[in-house]
Amino acid sequence: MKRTPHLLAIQSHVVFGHAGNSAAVFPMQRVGVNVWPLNTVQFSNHTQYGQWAGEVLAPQQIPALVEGIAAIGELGQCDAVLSGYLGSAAQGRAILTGVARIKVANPKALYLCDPVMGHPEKGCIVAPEVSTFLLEEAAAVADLMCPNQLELDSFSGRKAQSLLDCLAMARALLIRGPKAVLVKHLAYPGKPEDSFEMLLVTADGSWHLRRPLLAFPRQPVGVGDLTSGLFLARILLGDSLVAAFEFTAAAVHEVLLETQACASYELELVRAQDRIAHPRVRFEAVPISL
Ligand SMILES: Nc1ncnc2c1ncn2[C@@H]1O[C@H](COP(=O)(O)OP(=O)(O)O)[C@@H](O)[C@H]1O
Ligand SMILES: Cc1ncc(COP(=O)(O)O)c(C=O)c1O
Ligand SMILES: [Mg+2]
Repeated sequence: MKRTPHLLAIQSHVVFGHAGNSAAVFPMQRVGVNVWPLNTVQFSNHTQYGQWAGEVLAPQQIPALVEGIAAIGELGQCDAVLSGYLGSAAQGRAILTGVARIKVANPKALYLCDPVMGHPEKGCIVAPEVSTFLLEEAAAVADLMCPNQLELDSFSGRKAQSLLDCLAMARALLIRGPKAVLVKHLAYPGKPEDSFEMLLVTADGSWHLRRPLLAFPRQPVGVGDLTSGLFLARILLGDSLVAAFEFTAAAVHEVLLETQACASYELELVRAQDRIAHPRVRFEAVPISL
């Protein structure tokens, strides 16, 4: 029987609704991965409500919890680490310490870094020191990175001018260390208004994917976290990078369709669970080059 992969997911937890681990853990489990959630913050709700209660985890707890798993002899089972929303740069450094420890226990373990940065217009609040940490430290260590356009622009220090420019920017990020860059959401002048676009860039090639843009009265949150979680989960389950990319786009689209049909602001993950596991839609990743 094929072994079930194990994945350490280090990101935020919200008590109500879905963002960070609260958006990614259940879908990753639903597609067949054993998830070890390590919550960097525990907030009442995601920050785009404009107010929240809760606390940031003390950074030293991250390597301490990883060491606790090592102490019971289970750390070698860890096939991958996922990191997302960070409460502080110190937490980011603690994650890198944890990743280094896991790579000793399992040299094949992958590290996917979703470089969640502030999005002031959307009310996503992240400390500025976190952005600097992601640019200068995390990119060098990550095997996979999943920025959105704003995050890709930040890495590049400028705004993308075209689709080919987005591709060049993702390639530049690839040179900083990751083996693959998944741009979860493209924005550039001239992008067709009715489409939601993504990009996958690896050493072997680049692929562009389009799915329909859905209308929401308020944009749902946690879509990025769902995207990076499912992408990593499918890679661990044996998909190629391109197959994982296509699966992720389809499964996320299914969740958004369910969310839209329910007129819900929070992602309808429970209702969409069968659609996550077996998406009915399919979007093709089309090779592109500069
Ligand atoms: N098919 C879609 N139609 C409409 N909106 C979408 C679709 N897919 C994702 N979104 C929205 O697009 C935005 C993507 O945000 P972005 O900042 O690029 O990534 P992240 O989710 O990581 O913050 C989110 O607000 C999400 O709700
Ligand atoms: C606590 C928390 N975690 C994670 C996120 C990231 O969510 P998204 O997947 O939309 O980037 C947010 C966004 O506001 C948040 O408030
Ligand atoms: Mg995000």
